[in-house]
Amino acid sequence: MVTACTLDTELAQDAFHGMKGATACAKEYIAAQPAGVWLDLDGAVDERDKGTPDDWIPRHPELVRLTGLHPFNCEPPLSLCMAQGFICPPQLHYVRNHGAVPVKTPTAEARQRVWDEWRVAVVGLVDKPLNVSMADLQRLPLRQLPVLLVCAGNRRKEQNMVKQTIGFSWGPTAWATTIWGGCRLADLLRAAGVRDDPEGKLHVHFRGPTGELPKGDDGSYGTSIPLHRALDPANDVLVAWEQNGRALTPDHGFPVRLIIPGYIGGRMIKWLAHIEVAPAESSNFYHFMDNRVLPVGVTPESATAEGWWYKPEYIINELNTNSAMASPAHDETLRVTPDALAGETYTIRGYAYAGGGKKVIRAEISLDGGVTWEGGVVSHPETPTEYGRYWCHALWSFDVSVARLLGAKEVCCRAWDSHMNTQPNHLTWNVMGMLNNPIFRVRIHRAYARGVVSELRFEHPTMPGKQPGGWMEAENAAASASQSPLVSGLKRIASGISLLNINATMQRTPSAQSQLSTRAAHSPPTSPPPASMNEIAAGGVAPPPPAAPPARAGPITLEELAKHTDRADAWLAIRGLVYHIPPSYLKEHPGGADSILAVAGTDATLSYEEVGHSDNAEKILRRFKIGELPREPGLLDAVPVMPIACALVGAGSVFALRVLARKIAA
Ligand code: HEM
Repeated sequence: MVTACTLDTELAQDAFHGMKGATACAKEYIAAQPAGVWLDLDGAVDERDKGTPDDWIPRHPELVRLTGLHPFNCEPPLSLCMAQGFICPPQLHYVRNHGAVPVKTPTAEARQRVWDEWRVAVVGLVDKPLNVSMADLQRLPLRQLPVLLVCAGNRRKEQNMVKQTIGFSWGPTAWATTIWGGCRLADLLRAAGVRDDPEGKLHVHFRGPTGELPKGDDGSYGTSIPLHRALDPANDVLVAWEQNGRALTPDHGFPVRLIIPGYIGGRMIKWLAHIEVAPAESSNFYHFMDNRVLPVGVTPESATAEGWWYKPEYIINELNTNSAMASPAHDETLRVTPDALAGETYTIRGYAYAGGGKKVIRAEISLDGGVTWEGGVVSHPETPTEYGRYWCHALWSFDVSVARLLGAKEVCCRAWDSHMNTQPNHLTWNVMGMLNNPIFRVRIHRAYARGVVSELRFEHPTMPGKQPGGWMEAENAAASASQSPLVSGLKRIASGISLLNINATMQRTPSAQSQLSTRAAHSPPTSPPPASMNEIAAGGVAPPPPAAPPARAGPITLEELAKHTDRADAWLAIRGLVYHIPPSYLKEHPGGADSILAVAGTDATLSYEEVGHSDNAEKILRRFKIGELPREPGLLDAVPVMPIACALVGAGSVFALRVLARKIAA
């Protein structure tokens, strides 16, 4: 069974207050943990995971699933996450998996075997290459730290409401702070005799198991960071085997993973198998083709064709400053009584974070759409590290009189970090929908009784995944009819201004030359990417050459569709049309072959739409069309046309004969 999450907010807070140094805090917190809040690794498997490659992993039923049946990507509802207190139980921590969990440990024996046999290679520009066991790692000094992990796609659903990106719809809870324990990567590299890097040019590469994923040379998920970042003790880069004082769970990288505090989650390699010190940055497929913020106007096709993935300035590593509101929750209501006008207050609450160890120094509220702002109270349950770094999220609150809420259309929040970065008033769309951090706007609706306001209802911008609701969805519908100023404006910016348009406009204006220097920063590279990068590009987001399957004459029945479930002959139906997905594309599919095979032979409309596939996916799909499902019988089909026609003709004939007989008789 998955045990209930009973973490005590006060306990989480108390354990962190008045302690010296985050490591001491973490140890204290772990020691004070009540029993029974951990994921039971031998518990029941959720029905939704049955038949997928992950059907051995117990998962919390309340996690919101974002990518259909498989692979597993999820976040908890924001209110549930906040209710846990500062430290999240691992079973409610968001999960980002690109494929099946590659290290299968369905039983205690399997877990023990993997633990005993797991090795991490430490190779490359080191004097003593190592192949370390978990026991070897545990001989290095243990460091336990509370660290916030955030998926770079946090709040992406808002971007997808403006225009579908190539990413699925994260809501505002793709983050969690837990306590990670392991050794410093620097200690491990020193044990391997890492060479000096006086010019700061070396990199450390990391990857998980090979053959795990559909893309890239070896099917591994990998990345790299500069060596100096890894060696600086202030950065606290960890090789971690503990989360909240226990072994990692399968979804979070059992037996060992990388933790890079202050970075986006996508660089923190799970199921860590290989570390290599090298003269250049990683060429792993996922290092280049993921985790970028490309300029507005770059499409999935142009990103690959024009080499945008390889321009170093668009890589994302450190988190940007962000915040969102948890109270009022989406659809929360507030009864308005006469006391409201006599000074009743409501406490608005939320979270905020900044990247790279920076401190969140302000959280602000606006009741006039982001024109004027007022400061709230920020609390930091963590104490900074001995190097003054803040690795966790902050909590904030703001007491507002209900009377003021009565007069407002929306309430917005934003945070500031210690480098004076804050959040923009409006969203800027990017093709991967990453690092979305505009001010978080909650709309306020009024209900009236006898002509006066009786209730306020709060509406968040979006709900995660395919969950309906949120004012952006409503505005999105209105934007199609060009009635919504905000979303339709953002849509125009996201869709209308391509880089080509910008170039063309500039060439027509007198000041074009002076503006060209600005454009240069956004222009694609003039020389083609290096050969190895072209190879990466060949497996990229761009579709493979079309494999036109033979079209079928006549409708394809559900019975016939159900026969085609094999990898070699996988069919599925989406919105009434039937597609044959060739093995070559199954291999290429960014969500992995298993996600398609799990629904092969069925009407896969829901699974396909749940992921929120982009226009590019639609284009690829069209190439594979082989026919249609039988048309649902319509109204006309349901009416028995022939009998009615016969009856009408018959009745008409009888009437005509009677008229004729009457005429003859007269
Ligand atoms: C019906 C079941 C399907 C499921 C459950 C599914 C699942 C997924 C998932 C989870 C991703 C995100 C990968 C990641 O970022 O980790 C993805 C991306 C993608 N999928 Fe699928 N997929 C399905 C069918 C298809 C089909 C039939 C096609 C085209 C023939 C397709 C084309 C794509 C493309 C192009 C992407 C990249 C992102 C985008 O452009 O939308 N998928 N899919």
